[in-house]
Parts: sequence; C-alpha cells; structure tokens
Amino acid sequence: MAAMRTLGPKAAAALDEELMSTGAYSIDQLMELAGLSVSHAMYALSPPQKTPNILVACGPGNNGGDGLVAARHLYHFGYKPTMYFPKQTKNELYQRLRTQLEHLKVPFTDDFVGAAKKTDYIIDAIFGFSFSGEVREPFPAVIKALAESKVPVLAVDAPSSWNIDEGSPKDGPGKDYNPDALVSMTAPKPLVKWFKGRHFVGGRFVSQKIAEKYGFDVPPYQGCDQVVEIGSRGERLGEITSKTQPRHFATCSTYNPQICSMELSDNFAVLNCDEVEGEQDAQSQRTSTSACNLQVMIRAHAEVSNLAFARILKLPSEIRVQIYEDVVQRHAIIRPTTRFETEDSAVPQTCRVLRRQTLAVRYRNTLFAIDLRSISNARSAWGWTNAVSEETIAAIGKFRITTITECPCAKKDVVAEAALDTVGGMHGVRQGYAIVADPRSGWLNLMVSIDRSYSEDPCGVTVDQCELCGDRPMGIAGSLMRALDVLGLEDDETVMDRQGLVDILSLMQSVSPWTTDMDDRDDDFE
Ligand SMILES: NC(=O)C1=CN([C@@H]2O[C@H](COP(=O)(O)OP(=O)(O)OC[C@H]3O[C@@H](n4cnc5c(N)ncnc54)[C@H](OP(=O)(O)O)[C@@H]3O)[C@@H](O)[C@H]2O)[C@H](O)CC1
Ligand SMILES: [K+]
Repeated sequence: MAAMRTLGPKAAAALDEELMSTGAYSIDQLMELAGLSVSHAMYALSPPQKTPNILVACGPGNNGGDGLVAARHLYHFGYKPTMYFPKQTKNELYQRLRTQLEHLKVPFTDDFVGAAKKTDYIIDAIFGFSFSGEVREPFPAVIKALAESKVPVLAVDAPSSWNIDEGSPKDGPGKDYNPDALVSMTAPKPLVKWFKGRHFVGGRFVSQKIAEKYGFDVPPYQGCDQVVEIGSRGERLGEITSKTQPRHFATCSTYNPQICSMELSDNFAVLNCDEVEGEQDAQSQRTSTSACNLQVMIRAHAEVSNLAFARILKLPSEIRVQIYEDVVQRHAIIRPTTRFETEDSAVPQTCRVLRRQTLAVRYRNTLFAIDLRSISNARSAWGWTNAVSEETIAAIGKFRITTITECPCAKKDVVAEAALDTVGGMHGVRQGYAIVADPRSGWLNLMVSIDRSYSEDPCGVTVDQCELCGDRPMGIAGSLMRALDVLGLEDDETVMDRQGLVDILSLMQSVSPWTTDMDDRDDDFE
C-alpha cells in the first residue's frame, strides 16, 4: 500500500493562500476546521474519562491558533483543558479565541513545566509548517519539557522544533522529542518519514481538485469523522503473535451493531487464534476442519457484507481495505497460539477474555480482534462482547438483564427467539452470557443463557422457568441473580451509576469467573 504523499512547507503555505483566495475560505474557518480535527484526534487517542486534563501549548502563529480552537472543542467534549500561550500577538483573531476560552473559564498558565507534570495529555500546538532555525525564547524550555514529558503528547501538524523537510533536530532542546501522536493538517508534511507514533490526518474540507493541484491525497474519511488514522508509511499488517503488546484492543460482533469497538487498558495483552487458520502456514501447529470452514465463511461474509464488520469496529480505512483484501484473497495470516496472556490482573474484572475463533489483526501498536463466531454463524450470531471499556461504562447508566432459557423441551429455539426483541437481534445463544454495552441507548445489556449441563447452581438460586415447559433450569444465571441480590437489585432493569455497573461486573467476576476456568473446559465450544 503506497504511503500518502506529503506537502512541503512552501506548498503548504501556498495551499493555505489558495484556500483563502480562490477557495473563498477565511482564516477563521480554516483554523476552526483544523482545531476541530485536533480535538477529534485527541478523542480518538484518549477520551475524557481516561485523560481529563489536557495541557495545550500554543505558539504565536496559526499552529497556536489551532490549539486555541481545539481547546474549546475539548472543553465541550468533557475535557478540562489548561492553556499555555506565552506569546500572544496583537492579531484580533487570537484575542477572540482567547476570550472564548476565558468565557468557559478555561485557565491559562505561565508555568508550562509545572503544569506538564500535573496533566494527563499534552497538545503541542507551538510551531507548525512555518517553523525554521533555532528555537527562540521563551520556547526552548517548553520544547525540552515536551521531549522529557512522561505524559503522552499529541503534536499538531509537526512536532515543534522539527525541521519540516528533514525531521527531528540533531541537537538543541528538541533533539529527543518524539511525540506519541501527530495530527497532520490537510496532508502529512515530509517530516513524517521520521515520525514513529500514531498518525492522523485532519482537514475534511479540501476538494479533490485542490488536492490534485498540490499533489497530495485526500484520505478516506469515514462517516462524520474529522480525522483518519493512517500509517505513516503504509506498512502492511503485522502478523499475529501472542507477545503482541497492544495499546488498544477492540472486539466486535458482526451482526449486532450495538456491540461497538471497545478499548481496554494499555497493558492488556491477549490473543487467541486457536483453531483458526488462514493459509496453510508452515509454522502452524495444528489443522482443523472448523478452521477451514471458518475461513470460507469469513471470506463469504466479507464479500457479502462489504466490510460492514470492519466499519462497526471503526477501524482505520487502511486496515479495512487490508482485511478485506487479505480475507477475500485468502492471505490472512491467522496463526494458532496456545494461550491467552493477560498482563494486568484487573483486566478480567471488566473483560471477558477472548476465547476461540478470534481473528486478530495487529496494526502498528493496535491489536484488533474480531469475534469470528458472529461472522461464522450468521443465523445465530454470538452476542459476545469481550470487553466493557471504561469509556463505555461511563457512557451507560442503565443495566438490563435478559435471561434466555435454553430448555431441553422441544421448543427451545422458540424460547431463544423470544429474546430477540430485548437484546437487539441476538439469538441462538447457548451457555455463557453476553454483555452488550450500548453507549447510544445508555444500556448495559446482560444476556444470560442457561444450559442444562450446568447441573448445580453455585449459589443455590434457581431462575426463571421455561415459559413453554415450566422447567426450572439452574446455573450461571442463578449466581448472577444472587449477585444482584447482594447488591439489592431486584428489578432486571435498573438505572444505576457508574460505580454500580463496575460493582456488578466485579461481582459477576467473583461469583463466576469469566476467564481461564471456562476457557479450559470449553474445548468443545463451537
Ligand atoms: N492547512 C491547514 O489545514 C491549516 C493549517 N493551519 C495551521 O497553521 C500552521 C502554520 O501556521 P503559520 O502561522 O504559518 O506558522 P506556525 O504557527 O507554524 O509558526 C509561525 C510562528 O512561529 C514562530 N517561529 C518560527 N520559527 C521559530 C523559531 N525558530 N523560534 C521561535 N519561534 C519561531 C514565528 O515567530 P516570529 O517571531 O518569527 O513571528 C511565528 O509567529 C500549520 O502548521 C497548521 O497548524 C492553519 O490553522 C490554517 C489551516
Ligand atoms: K506543533
């Protein structure tokens, strides 16, 4: 996949001129769009629930203006921005942007170095494509602090102090400055050749005609996104290894758009591709017919759904295309690994560790996992969500339990179908339970299904009888009901605060562990 073309400093300045002359844009508009893109990139990197405090360092030029605009949007997204803006020019535009922030009571600080120690994220909007020469006062200490920062940094258009054409400086305060992320305005600058972090492009307003004239690519923005995450050099997908250290982790169930992509903590490392293989791989340890079938089904699914599953995952389009091509052309590298690996014991509290049949795709530092059970069995999509992220928990306030009784009576399918209305289209669920977080409606749906093979109820509680045959199966749902009882929740629809949800998830974990036990004994899982 070819890397995106870059725009040198002269071309970038000429483009801005053209946008403001023949393009009929005003500088305010361009800056508003640029700052909005920055705020979207920030949100994509880390939502306000995770990193509320953002220190925005603004330089004297338009790069600084982008930072001022971004801070306003971030405030409205729920962050708490703090501004460092030491060299304000007389330009009226900057005064207005500052006043807008002051009206929101966004604080301005003179002590960047001190503030940098207290924040969760820093936005570097000091210099953009017009930076040149040695860094002048008062910025050397600021650039040095950015280089030494323990908290992550998102750079706007360029890591400040980097040479736009030649990248990171050989000496000076920015010598070791390598921000974690970069959002390129309109098009990447040549310096991205040396940039190694996560990279977004923003500026969804230029026409194809202008892009052609200036020789850059308009990236494939999706939905109403203001930014696209791209690989700096268009590298191919990495292969899967159990040692992959993902920064983010996403799971998805194809047939249920309510199951969104989820993000977990940084130190969550998990991968399991047991029994799933792509091409016969020299290193593969086993072969499995179900894997071959799966492969065929994934392929068919990919063709039919035209990447719907990747879209649900909100994968960068580059990866979507890659998955699509790989899957359709049967080049997916899917390797069996033996076990899951979790690094953080807290993770299982809010996460159901992936089990079999997971297609994982590593893209740069991000590991994407797609739950193939949903892909492989279109008629009975497995409603498994493997993780409930902090962000999702923050977005939901209600909890709903649906019990699906899989009874040995002949009408069991009917029983399962009855759950359709309540859980948004999932059926065919067997043992286990699914947690479906739906931030849009504010629901955390917990679907409990019961299998007769669970003959004992660990908490001595029986649950709903089968509507059709009157039998009262027991099992995992019983323990859950018990857990709710402990919490004093009698209704199966409850509005609760975030802590309540966390408590429930923790309790479920403690009464019925979601991780290794089940995985160990679940060899016949299909
Ligand atoms: N294309 C888009 O989508 C848009 C991008 N925008 C953003 O604008 C910047 C470019 O803005 P510009 O005003 O041209 O310049 P900068 O902000 O990069 O920097 C200019 C100021 O920086 C000072 N400067 C330059 N070099 C040094 C140095 N070595 N030491 C200290 N200070 C330096 C310079 O100061 P002076 O003292 O020389 O005046 C300038 O004040 C682009 O990168 C995007 O982020 C726009 O928002 C429009 C849309
Ligand atoms: K910058």
